[in-house]
Amino acid sequence: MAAAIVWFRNDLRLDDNPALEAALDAGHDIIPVYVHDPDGEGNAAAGAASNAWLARSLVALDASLRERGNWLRLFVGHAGPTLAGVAAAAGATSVFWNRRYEPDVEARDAAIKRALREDGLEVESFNGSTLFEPWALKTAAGGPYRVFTPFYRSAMARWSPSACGDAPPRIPPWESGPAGVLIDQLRLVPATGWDRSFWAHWTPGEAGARAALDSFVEGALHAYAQDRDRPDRTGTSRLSPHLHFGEVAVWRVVDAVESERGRVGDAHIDAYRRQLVWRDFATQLLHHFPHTAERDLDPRFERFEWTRARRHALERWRRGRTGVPIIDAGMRELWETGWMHGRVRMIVASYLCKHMRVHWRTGAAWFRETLLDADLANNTMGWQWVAGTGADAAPYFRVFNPVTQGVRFDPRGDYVARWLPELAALPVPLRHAPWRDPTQLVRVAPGYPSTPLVDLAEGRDAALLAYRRMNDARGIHESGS
Ligand SMILES: Cc1cc2nc3c(=O)[nH]c(=O)nc-3n(C[C@H](O)[C@H](O)[C@H](O)COP(=O)(O)OP(=O)(O)OC[C@H]3O[C@@H](n4cnc5c(N)ncnc54)[C@H](O)[C@@H]3O)c2cc1C
Repeated sequence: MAAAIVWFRNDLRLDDNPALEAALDAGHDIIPVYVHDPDGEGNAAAGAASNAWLARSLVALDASLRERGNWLRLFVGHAGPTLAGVAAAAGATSVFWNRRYEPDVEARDAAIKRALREDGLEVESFNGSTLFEPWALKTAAGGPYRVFTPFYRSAMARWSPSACGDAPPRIPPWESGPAGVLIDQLRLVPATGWDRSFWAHWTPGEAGARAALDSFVEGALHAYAQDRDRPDRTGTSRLSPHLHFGEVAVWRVVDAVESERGRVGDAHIDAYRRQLVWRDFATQLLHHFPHTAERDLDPRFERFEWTRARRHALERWRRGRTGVPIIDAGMRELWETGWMHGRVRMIVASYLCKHMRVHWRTGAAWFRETLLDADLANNTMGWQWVAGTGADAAPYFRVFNPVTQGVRFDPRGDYVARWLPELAALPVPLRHAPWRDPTQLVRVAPGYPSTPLVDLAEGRDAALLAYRRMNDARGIHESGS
């Protein structure tokens, strides 16, 4: 009997796990390993909130393995030498893993694969996380897509998600080799206890992911197309952290959703499938345009006059004290739960990049630190989309008005009242613009800012002026060269 290391990464599940399946199919005993290697993951390393999720997900994975007669070995250090060391000490002949596509991780993994093969090990990697790997869909010219709609069409033309496969009841263990360290030694949990309030809202791990999927399919899926933009309702799947950590395979999500097509109707199923394809699009973009994690995809914006974020102002945005209720509600939802509704992500990002004219990188960094689902590809695409600097982006001159957005997507102000209870006593028409009646605002919520951090009309005008100057500068530059 031979042993294989199955290196778990962002695929923290036993069902539908191609690397695990391949190792079992080859008849190996299994050494499940997780290596905490933030340095090796570069700009894709998890932020504080995601690390807190990761700790719980690893514990859940270990428990599932133990139910099947095995256990998870944890290590801290550089992944390559760690895996080589474990393989040598345990006498393993193979190492299997599922691929990640963040550029820094891809580079590290390619080097690890080469080195382990040079050591004489069999090394295989698989697709465990996307419907289409970043190189699977190409434009007619053979290049990557920069625009979503043709990418989506191409995905639909080749739509054939993988079949699902449950893990076997027993995963044969391999006893020898290092036992690894205890979960606390990974130091993943914030020392301040900031994450404590998250867990009333989330259950990390494969069972939690399954429960979230079941509840979505039974509930919100039935109105997804109309409710997905409504932060005042549970209108979306809330699967994003589970998908980011691979606690459920995306093709199992597709399977569960598609199986309801007859009952739920095409509009909802198709709208949901489209969002899952956006996820693949983001992965594809980052893979082919790796610089976009730091720099604008649209190079014109290298000349844009972003303002230097003042600490005080930035802190008011981060902590939900801008005086614009929909923004503050979103930022407080994020701080309390580690998640923010997608529509509200767009509104808070727009306010930062346009009204405050702060570079999207600053906002993306805060999201990376505070989102449980922080994902380099989705986060980068989301911020660049809103900022107007990215692929297929909302043009910069389209500036979201947070009051109009609030009234449209949170018509009774319930979302605002939930996250800003101090404003709940205001009548509905004032909940999205409390500064319109300062007397009432002071009486009801004396501690809430009496005016917006940046006046909406002035901020918009200044943003548009900066945009025009960027374009004019380009004109001068181009005619002068
Ligand atoms: C500024 C900004 C930053 C963002 N940062 C992240 C991030 O770090 N991690 C993240 O997972 N998503 C991010 N998103 C995308 C989106 O907001 C979330 O995926 C979504 O809100 C998660 O909620 P859900 O699971 O209920 O979504 P649902 O509506 O139920 O969608 C199902 C799944 O599809 C995927 N998806 C949905 N919308 C998008 C999208 N626009 N782009 C890519 N994938 C999508 C997600 O995996 C999601 O779980 C960001 C969006 C913006 C505007």
